[in-house]
Amino acid sequence: MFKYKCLNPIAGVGLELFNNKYDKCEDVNDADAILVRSASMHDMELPDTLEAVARAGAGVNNIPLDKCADKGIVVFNTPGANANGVKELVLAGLLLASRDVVGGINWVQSERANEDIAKLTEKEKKNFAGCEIKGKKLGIIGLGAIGVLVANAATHLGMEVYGYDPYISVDAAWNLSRSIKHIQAVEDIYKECDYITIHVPLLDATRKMINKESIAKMKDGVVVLNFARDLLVEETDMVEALKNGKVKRYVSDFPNTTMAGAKNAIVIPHLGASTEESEDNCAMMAVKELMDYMENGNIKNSVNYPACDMGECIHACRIAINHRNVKNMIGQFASVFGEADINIANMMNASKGDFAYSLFDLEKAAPEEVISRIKTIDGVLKVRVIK
Ligand SMILES: NC(=O)c1ccc[n+]([C@@H]2O[C@H](COP(=O)([O-])OP(=O)(O)OC[C@H]3O[C@@H](n4cnc5c(N)ncnc54)[C@H](O)[C@@H]3O)[C@@H](O)[C@H]2O)c1
Ligand SMILES: O=C(O)[C@H](O)COP(=O)(O)O
Repeated sequence: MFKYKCLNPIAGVGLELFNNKYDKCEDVNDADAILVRSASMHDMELPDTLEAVARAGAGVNNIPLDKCADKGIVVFNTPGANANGVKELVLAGLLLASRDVVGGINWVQSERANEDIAKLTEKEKKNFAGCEIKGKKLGIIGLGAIGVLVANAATHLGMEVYGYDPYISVDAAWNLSRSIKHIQAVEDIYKECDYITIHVPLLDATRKMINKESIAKMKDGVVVLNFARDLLVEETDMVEALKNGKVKRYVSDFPNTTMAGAKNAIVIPHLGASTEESEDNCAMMAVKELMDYMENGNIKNSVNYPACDMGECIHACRIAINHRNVKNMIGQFASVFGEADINIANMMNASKGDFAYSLFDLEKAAPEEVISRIKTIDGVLKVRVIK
């Protein structure tokens, strides 16, 4: 029996995929697996019994990835599962930044008791007039699951789209419309574009990438959209740029005390992935990833361990070993099995950065002393008998 703990509400259609081998628990210390959305796990004590964390969503900056990897805890996310939800809200953001719909609606509310509202409207509407996005230049920084969808949709709205992503995946490149201009230096996005939208993960390398210096390189009256993470932007610099008009509008999906009341900021309460469809997609993908890991030891879409998939075990026994990516680990595991007179029927090893993962299918069951010996090998972080 496996126990899972939800740190955030997770869509029922996902949780219903758990079969009768799984039980929900309330205490994280009882959990074999955790499901999470944006709850911060950085200050959490992670129990030694925890095997996996599944982020029902894309961003994993709320999870201590290295600390988890060090404890042999595999962290999954759900790439692309909420991308369409975000894309649609980015399109709304482009329009909200161009037409003062929010100001107009607020004005209508303030005049709702006025009997002359219809007549007054025709006089006052000039205060909320805007511009069209057709023909404008849109720069996209980060062409992953979301960036590609935004790029393609924006071309259909008549925008001239510039895309920048030095690490673009082959899949993303295949999906990108041919009309998107491939930009090699992010400065060209800053220099050329009327609208700039960021779709990169929050990493040390991307933190505060939009700041006084980058804003100074942008066109006067540029619109900046941030549906990725607030910490990608030095927001005190952005507040200043909004005040002096360098940036016309900043659309952000991340309210905080700096930006919530800032002039010319349009701040949305982190609604990018808050659609029925995205929540369902993320929950289902996260649960499937967890079940395949718990039941078969297979890893798909992990952000701190390598992909590794041997399907279902058809042999007597399967052992999963999370370990450091150092030399001679496989040799040591094989010696332990050999000395116990156990033949390896199938095996797979893969690495990601400092961490590695090995699956061994054995022709006979490994006794407890074999498992104990493997656990004592220097560099081994976790050992599980899957079958
Ligand atoms: N507002 C929301 O509700 C919401 C929802 C989903 C994701 N997000 C955020 O959006 C981010 C992107 O999501 P995604 O699903 O498109 O992720 P993704 O991993 O598919 O794409 C990220 C892309 O950024 C690129 N990249 C990395 N560093 C870069 C850099 N320095 N310059 C340019 N490109 C760079 C990568 O190569 C990748 O193609 C997530 O990490 C998350 O923080 C927010
Ligand atoms: O990174 C993500 O997937 C988004 O920011 C969505 O976060 P949420 O699941 O808390 O809505």
